[in-house]
Amino acid sequence: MTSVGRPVPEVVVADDKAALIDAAGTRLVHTLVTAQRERGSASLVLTGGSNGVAIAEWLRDNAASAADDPLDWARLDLWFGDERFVAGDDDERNHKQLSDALLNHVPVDASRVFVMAPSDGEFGDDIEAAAGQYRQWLSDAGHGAASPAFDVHLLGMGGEGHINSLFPHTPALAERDDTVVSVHDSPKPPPRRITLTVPVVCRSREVWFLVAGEDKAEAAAAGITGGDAGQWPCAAVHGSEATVWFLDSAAASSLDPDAAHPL
Ligand SMILES: O=C1O[C@H](COP(=O)(O)O)[C@@H](O)[C@H](O)[C@H]1O
Repeated sequence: MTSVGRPVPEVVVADDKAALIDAAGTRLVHTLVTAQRERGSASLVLTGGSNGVAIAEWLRDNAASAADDPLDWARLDLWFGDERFVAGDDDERNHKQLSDALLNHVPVDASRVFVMAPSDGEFGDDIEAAAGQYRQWLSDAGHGAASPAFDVHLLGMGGEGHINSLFPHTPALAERDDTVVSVHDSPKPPPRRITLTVPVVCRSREVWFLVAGEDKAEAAAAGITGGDAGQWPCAAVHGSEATVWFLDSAAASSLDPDAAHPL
């Protein structure tokens, strides 16, 4: 732990993306099973993007055999780090992609899956009302705080360092009071999104980055070494107990070799 309460990041380097997902998936099941044993239930924030979908598929295929105790899907709260504000059946929806990859295949308790409303949902095209519902759910689950202390918050990352829908030099990234905000002009399409904010991510016990590819190496190095948080959103967040970077060797290529622990 550093002097400002930010854990020193743990860096795990795998040969390739498949090994990265296997390492993160195995550890994720152990972490969630341990949380269920110690606290009765577990909470996980899912992420979209290539690696978010890949680990969801891994959980679908391997969660039953990855730990001595099975993961109890019915005692798992599932949240989303961000969502694209488009129609519910749009392929761009993180919820649709993660349902296809995981949620439609395992016995989750639907009342414990917290989905950000789509643009044709109960609030129609009112993105602020959709964000407001999520803000309320986070508060309800926060036991007096504005949001829960998630057991694990998964994060994918863009090549410019964005996480969730928090992009460099944007008001959403700078937000420190609100828990959920709408984004109207995302640099990466689609433009309208809903996202958890930095303080919510940082209340998580553990924050895990899943990053593959050489195009993300510079951002990964900036995040791990504490780069400017306005320019590199990944550098703005950490867990309260642990921050873990799962990288493939290409994404680790800009790191000092001493900072990385090969699998
Ligand atoms: O737009 C988004 O991108 C990030 C990273 O996606 P990737 O495809 O480059 O891995 C993702 O984590 C986020 O949820 C998503 O909305």
